[in-house]
Amino acid sequence: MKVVLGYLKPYKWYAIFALVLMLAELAAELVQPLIIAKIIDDGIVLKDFHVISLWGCILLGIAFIAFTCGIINTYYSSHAAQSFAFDLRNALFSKIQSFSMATYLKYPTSSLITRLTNDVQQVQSILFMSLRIMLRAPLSVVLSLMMAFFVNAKMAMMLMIGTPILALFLYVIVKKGSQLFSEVQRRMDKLNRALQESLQAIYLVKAFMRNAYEMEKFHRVAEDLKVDTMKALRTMELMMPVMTFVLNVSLLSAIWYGAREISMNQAQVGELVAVVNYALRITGYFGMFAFILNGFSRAKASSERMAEILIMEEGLERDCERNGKSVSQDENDMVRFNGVSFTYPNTDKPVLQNITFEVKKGEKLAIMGATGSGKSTLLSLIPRFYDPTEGAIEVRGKNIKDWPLKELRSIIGYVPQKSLLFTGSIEDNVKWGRREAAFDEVVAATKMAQIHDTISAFPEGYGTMVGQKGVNLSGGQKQRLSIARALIRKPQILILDDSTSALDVKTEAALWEALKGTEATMLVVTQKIHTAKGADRIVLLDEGEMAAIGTHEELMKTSRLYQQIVGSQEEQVGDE
Ligand SMILES: Nc1ncnc2c1ncn2[C@@H]1O[C@H](COP(=O)(O)OP(=O)(O)OP(=O)(O)O)[C@@H](O)[C@H]1O
Repeated sequence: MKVVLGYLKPYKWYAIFALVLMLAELAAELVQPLIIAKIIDDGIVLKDFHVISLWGCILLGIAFIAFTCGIINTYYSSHAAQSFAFDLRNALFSKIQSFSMATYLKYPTSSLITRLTNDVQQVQSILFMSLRIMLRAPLSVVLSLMMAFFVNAKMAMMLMIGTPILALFLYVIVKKGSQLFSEVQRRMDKLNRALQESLQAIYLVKAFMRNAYEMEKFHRVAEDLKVDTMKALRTMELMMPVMTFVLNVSLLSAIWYGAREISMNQAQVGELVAVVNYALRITGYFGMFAFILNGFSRAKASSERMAEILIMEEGLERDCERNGKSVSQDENDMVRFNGVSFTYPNTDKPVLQNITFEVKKGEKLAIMGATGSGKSTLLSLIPRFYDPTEGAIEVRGKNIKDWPLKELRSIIGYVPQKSLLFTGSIEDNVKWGRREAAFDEVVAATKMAQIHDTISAFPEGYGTMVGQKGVNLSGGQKQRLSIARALIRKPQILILDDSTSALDVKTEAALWEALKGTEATMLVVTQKIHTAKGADRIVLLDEGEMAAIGTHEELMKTSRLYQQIVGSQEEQVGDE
């Protein structure tokens, strides 16, 4: 909780002011029974109307003060709690952005979303409650007890008989509650994951008529969440009856004792009324206390989940920026792999083994191989999504580990295998590659990516909204838009991970022709022989190893695997 509460620091004065107001409100409330006792003993019993009206007016004034303090307190408490949650959410988001891919893979997306939304919400609401009522409850209990002692110490003693049992009971229950609520938050992660997957795959669900299956899956996770939440709440709700019982026994003891004292003329009726009044307040506040402890257990569990993210080492992303040295310009070897092997974190089987090749400046290198042979993995090592387990990669003659990460990534245009668009206009999506690009540059990039004519044909042209709930572009259109997004960066190294798979032959040919106009060095994963033929050289991967490298003609002579691939694709063309 300490890590998370650190984010309250900038708002500490708001919080302190809210607490002071709360204390004033509390003090005003606590003197009220004293005044009522005075009205009874000196006014009603002695039939002094002047005392009744004077103290009645004072009582009214104090009630007004309590009311005003309460309202101002709400204003400051909500300001502190909302600003705290705003900063916390931003800090979590920024931390997640700084994760290396290896760290990112450890956490399911749904769990990160729950932490940023529901977990923040839990802590924020308990903070608001703390500033508004939480501290008020224990303070009220203590102060009410003190006031009761002040009125009549012996009667007040009787109120305290159950205190040790209650304290022990509350300690145990909060500890248990926090564990149970951690489980509830994990269930919430699972519910979010099920929801996210099902909604993302809505076409599949409909096509396969799996609605009932998905419903059942969702029902199961929702049921687990319900059961665990009930378990946690039931444990916490045990608090109320136990507390009420202990407090009622204490109250009865005080009344019994007070009545005896009055009958022996050792106490006044007003004193008993005041003590009972304080005792009733204590009971009420204990009820509130139970409610707050419930929220506290929940917030504790959520804080721990958030702290886990906040204290995470930033790893790769931060390290390179720190170690980054200036880069020597060796213009000829744009990219070089030197004996590179790679194993994904949390797995033991190497995905790439001893890969060595270089790509000259301006060269277009095709990478081919069966599915799962490691093509995407090889490309992902160049922008340092991961670091090789063995060997080194150089860009422009310098180990990429010695490049400042930002500088390295700024010269790379990366088009992933799966095209992703963001919610916004087509123009926004292309400019996502370089925010400061002018509209002319957007058009130049889309022309080169062979998508300008398609965009112009849309009624709203570049202003057409795409993304989650916008126009749904075709697979090939999305791929070309993703390519335009990479091209607008004017990259020195262009990485295309099977990014033209959905294009027809004519459009693809036009794209390659246009790309000749860039000076970019290209690494292109492809499954198509006619794309590979257009490359200067081809790297052929086979189960993570480099099976061959050379031009199409060379591989046709030297590589049996390449001949087989060519043969199988020619057969397909023949069949068609
Ligand atoms: N994040 C990951 N964690 C563990 N293993 C992974 C991960 N991503 C990929 N792999 C494994 O690495 C191997 C190579 O995957 P990769 O995606 O690089 O192949 P590919 O040649 O690009 O395949 P495709 O042509 O189907 O896209 C596969 O066996 C895959 O299961």
